[in-house]
Amino acid sequence: MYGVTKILGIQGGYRGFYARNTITLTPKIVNDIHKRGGTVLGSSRGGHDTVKIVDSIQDRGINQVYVIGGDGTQRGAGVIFEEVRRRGLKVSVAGIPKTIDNDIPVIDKSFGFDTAVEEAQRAINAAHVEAVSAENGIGLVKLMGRHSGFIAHYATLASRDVDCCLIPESPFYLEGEGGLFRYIERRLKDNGHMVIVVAEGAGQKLIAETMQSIGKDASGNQLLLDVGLWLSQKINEYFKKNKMTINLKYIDPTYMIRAIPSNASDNVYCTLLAHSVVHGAMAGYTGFTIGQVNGRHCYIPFYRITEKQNRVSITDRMWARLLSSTNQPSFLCNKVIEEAKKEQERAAQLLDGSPSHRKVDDEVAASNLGRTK
Ligand SMILES: Nc1ncnc2c1ncn2[C@@H]1O[C@H](COP(=O)(O)OP(=O)(O)O)[C@@H](O)[C@H]1O
Ligand SMILES: O=P(O)(O)OC[C@H]1O[C@](O)(COP(=O)(O)O)[C@@H](O)[C@@H]1O
Repeated sequence: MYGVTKILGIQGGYRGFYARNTITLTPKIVNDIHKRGGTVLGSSRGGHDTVKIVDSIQDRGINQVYVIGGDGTQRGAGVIFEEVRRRGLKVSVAGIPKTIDNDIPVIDKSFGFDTAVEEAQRAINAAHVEAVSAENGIGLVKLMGRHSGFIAHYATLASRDVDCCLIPESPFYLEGEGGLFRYIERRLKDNGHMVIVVAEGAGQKLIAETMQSIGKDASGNQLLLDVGLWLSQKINEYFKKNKMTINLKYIDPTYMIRAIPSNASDNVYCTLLAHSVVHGAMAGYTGFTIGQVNGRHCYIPFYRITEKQNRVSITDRMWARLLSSTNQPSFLCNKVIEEAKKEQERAAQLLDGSPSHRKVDDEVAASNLGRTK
């Protein structure tokens, strides 16, 4: 369509610009990549040497750079764009959001998220089978998402077999009235079994009370303490101390979910993103991330994408729907709800520069919060 004669694939993430070989991408090479999990180019963390990257872009005569990845990758693309602009180079820099976490703001969802939610059903179903097959069975599933709880949230809503969903955005506590242990006791007495889904970023403050931080990854992201193992141990200890028999099965499908090929919905979404981002670069746009916003494909300036992360809003209808579907306690006091609402209003004003038009559905959220206390 555009008569492009050469497309380079940069291998091994950002450091691939200067430290690894590149491969020439041809229709034959990319023909079936949508049927394979992972990445044909390989990825890496860290290694973002902006000067070396832009030197490489300049030396190779590259005039369009398409950067595929999560929120960190988009931040890295933004830095490259600034350096290209500083040097006055005629190079278009465009980002394509790809992460199972759905933690990229502004866009409706990220490519990979639908696939992760769909694959998580298999783990939750397995947890449910194990839970119903034993006396006071508890199936515990840990899902990815880093500091956002969207995968756990939507996988719980999709499954309808989950009795408790714990996410980073909604703090919880274990002991005492309204705590997790009392809720587990009640569910086991009423139902004989239960399924708990925990996002990997949940409970980090609680765990840090008894466990040392394990530092950061090569990209500077805080490494998460293993909430799945910690929660399994805490639950077993509590019920042993209270002389109540339980059979807890812990399932950690995190990498199985991330490694599978994208599903049909994500394949179509990815194709549309690719078409839109190329049309944008060919039309002369630069410094943007392509994304679907309210169903329409938009060119979003990097600074909008990188100014914050997309997080689950616990005063939104979708979270209220989850609470009414699981019947779990909200683990929240009114002060936290009010703070969350204020944060949501501030975020809405930031996005559209005016007072928030979106009225938080207090009645639904509050009634569910109140009802489950
Ligand atoms: N603020 C930043 N400036 C430059 N490079 C960044 C920045 N944030 C992340 N990166 C780079 O982007 C790449 C991917 O970031 P990372 O957080 O590991 O993954 P993800 O894109 O999935 O969030 C890494 O090579 C990292 O060094
Ligand atoms: O952005 P992607 O590639 O979809 O993967 C995101 C997931 O990868 C992780 O960052 C873990 O990655 P690593 O274990 O490979 O460092 C999770 O915290 C996060 O949910």
